[in-house]
Amino acid sequence: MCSSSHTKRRQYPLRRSQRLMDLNQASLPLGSSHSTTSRTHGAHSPSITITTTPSSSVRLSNSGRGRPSLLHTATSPVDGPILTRPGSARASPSPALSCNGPLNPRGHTTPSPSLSICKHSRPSTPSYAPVASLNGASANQAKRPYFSTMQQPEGLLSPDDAFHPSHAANGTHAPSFIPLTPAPKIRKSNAFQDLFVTSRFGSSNQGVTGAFTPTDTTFSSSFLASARQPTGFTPATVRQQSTPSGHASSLRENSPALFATSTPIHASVRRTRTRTPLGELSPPSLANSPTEANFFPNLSLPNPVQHASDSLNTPFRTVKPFSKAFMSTGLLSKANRTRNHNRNSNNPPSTPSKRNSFFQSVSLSQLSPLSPSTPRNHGPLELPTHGDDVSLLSRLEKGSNSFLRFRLPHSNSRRSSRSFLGSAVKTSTPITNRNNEAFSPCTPTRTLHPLATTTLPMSRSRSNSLLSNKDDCVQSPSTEFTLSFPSALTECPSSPTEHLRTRFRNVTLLGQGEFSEVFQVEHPLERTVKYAVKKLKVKYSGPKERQRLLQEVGIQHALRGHDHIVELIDSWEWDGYLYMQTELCENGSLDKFLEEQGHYSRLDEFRVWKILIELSLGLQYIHHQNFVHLDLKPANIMITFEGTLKIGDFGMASTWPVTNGTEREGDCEYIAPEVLTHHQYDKPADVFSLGITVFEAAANIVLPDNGLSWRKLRSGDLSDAPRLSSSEFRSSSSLDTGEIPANNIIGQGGLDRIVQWMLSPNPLDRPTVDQVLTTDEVAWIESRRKAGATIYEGIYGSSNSSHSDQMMEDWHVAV
Ligand SMILES: Nc1ncnc2c1ncn2[C@@H]1O[C@H](COP(=O)(O)OP(=O)(O)OP(=O)(O)O)[C@@H](O)[C@H]1O
Ligand SMILES: [Mg+2]
Repeated sequence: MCSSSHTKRRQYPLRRSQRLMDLNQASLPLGSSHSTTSRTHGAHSPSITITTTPSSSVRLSNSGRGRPSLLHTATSPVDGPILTRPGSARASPSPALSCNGPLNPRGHTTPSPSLSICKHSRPSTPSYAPVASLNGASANQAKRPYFSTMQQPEGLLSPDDAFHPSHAANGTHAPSFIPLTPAPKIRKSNAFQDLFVTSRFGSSNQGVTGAFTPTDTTFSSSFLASARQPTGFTPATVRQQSTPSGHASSLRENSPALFATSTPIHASVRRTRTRTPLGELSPPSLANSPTEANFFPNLSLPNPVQHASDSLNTPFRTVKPFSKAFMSTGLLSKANRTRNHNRNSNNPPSTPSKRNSFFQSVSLSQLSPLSPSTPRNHGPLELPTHGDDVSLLSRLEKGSNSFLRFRLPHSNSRRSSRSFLGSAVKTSTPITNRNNEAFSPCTPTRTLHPLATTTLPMSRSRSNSLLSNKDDCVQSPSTEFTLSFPSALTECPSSPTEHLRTRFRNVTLLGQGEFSEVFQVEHPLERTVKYAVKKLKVKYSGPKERQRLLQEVGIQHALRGHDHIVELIDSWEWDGYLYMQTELCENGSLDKFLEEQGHYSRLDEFRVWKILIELSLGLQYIHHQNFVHLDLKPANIMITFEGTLKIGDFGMASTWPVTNGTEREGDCEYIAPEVLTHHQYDKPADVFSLGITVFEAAANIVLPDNGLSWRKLRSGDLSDAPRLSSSEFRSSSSLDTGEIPANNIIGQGGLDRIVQWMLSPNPLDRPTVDQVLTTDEVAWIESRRKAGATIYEGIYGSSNSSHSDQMMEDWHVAV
């Protein structure tokens, strides 16, 4: 079953940028059936409750296979009203953002001018008219297709027209009714107790310190050179480019997945979601392969020139990064950060994103003081070769019950330009204890309690049987000496959480997903070093499930060492629970960031591009290492202290190509159509999920998880959403000189084009991640960025001028 990570049902578009209408109007008209479900979920569930009403053309039934089906009739769907969030801009603005410069001339955010783009709005949809009048542009103007070379289907189809069965017959871009067969999400846990498995990895990433500089970007010069290649966004070029060799060896057929339509939903109810299942539709019409004429049937990207006077819903007007501008990302001033002189402070990092209603402090106040002989976790670390990883994974997939043990990573050259906060890894000096004995730079779990002391020797011996050669084994005398552990750490745990407390200090709940709880923990000996530890909520059910969990561990291990992948540090089992220790991403997950930001205003386009780039880099690495993630979504993307994005949660990931019979199904909102229709688990599915993540971030809407709007998005019809690219700011002085930088791409519509490309219904038509990263727009953004994706750098980013560098230096001084 398609999963959803949110709690309550919502059907109609609630746009963050509109804030004048009562939220309750979401439930106002239109529906014949009424659905309100509630599911408490996650550590950050909001108090917002929304009642939604499906459109009358949709009815729910049960397919008899455990998943109700949604039968779409060919009758007209009715667009719901575009709703607003009551007073969110003024009632509860982000304190950081509110300090970040002037708002728009009205003193608060402006309804998105692009809202009027919804070309199919009916007269009965009351909210469109006033929005259109705000723009001063007629609906027809807004509907003008962006691609002049594209042959639009005769006239612009209304949602009703677009999904009328007659179009399937005549080959126009009509709906393909595709049966959505159930694909139950693999559950990760049940009761079972099995062997104790331990594995350790040295960390190569304990948090990055220091500001980004141009040389810090992960783009190599060769990349930038290649990025100069023509983008080719016209549909004709898209079609040439979009059958990449890197894609879809298993993609055999076009699955246009043309669905019906409704409208997206406001982000203010982002956390109020339900798991209402996807519907089962009529049989597909695979004859509807895209043609030049119907490739983007409902494309209505506006002419950027036409919108040049539109105002972006962002309060930012100046390029100089005020210190509080950085707080707008959820980051705290560096003045609040623990510094070297008080590294032994008990205070947790004062990152604002962690405090929430689920934040439970379980500080171990009874712990004895640290030993003065606390060994530093420094050591020479070695990354296994890719061959080793493949060997390891193949063993995992064969179902070996052997103990899992990885070699320790060594410092990665890609990270050499950065300094690391964590002292747990990455020096050339071997780790030693006070007797100068070397030991593994792993989490110090040795000699903790009777269970640990008996299992560790086993793990070593079994690791020899798992790994193919002697070099694969960790050469660690780690258990041959005794560390000075606080007395509390030697107690035998009685529960999974208690078990964590035997290994770490200050165990606090950080967040939770559907299957896991994630804790923030402190290194027992080095309190400023913090980690995240993910633990399954329940025990795994048996060897098969255990192997599946170990595959997640193995994949994340194989992907260590990349700037945009959450770094796995250690993993182990205890009493049937699997634990995964990763680097801590202090600013939480991207979904929370988008939610908080979205209540206030849309993200500026420059940051959206940075999000696209950083996630593409992470996904590129995943794909190049022959894996697919299959669950990309903002909740699985973490934000570091520096505002950089990292892809995490490889619970759905798989080796590539995915073997037959594999069942994976991520979140409904982000899932590619071919995953549901044809169980095609391939790289284009990740590209789709990435595209829709960027779409969500740029449009500032809550994605639908079902219904007409859901299907419309999967038919390549984004016309309900606002224009993604922002407008140019000719009057405001983002560079203090009032000039727009050369070759500016902001506001030019490139974001709309690339997202549209990534959301192509046919997976073969989507770009590879490599293609995304070699567009001119990406190269331009890369040349002007200096900070992580969530950090505001001005409308046009930072220039390469010394003036810009000076501003960054000023900021450092200021904080
Ligand atoms: N390394 C980390 N640093 C900070 N927060 C984290 C980290 N890992 C996870 N989290 C938090 O915990 C939440 C759940 O993590 P994760 O997605 O890995 O669990 P999950 O159970 O697999 O989720 P789901 O199944 O719903 O996708 C994240 O959304 C995030 O808020
Ligand atoms: Mg998750």
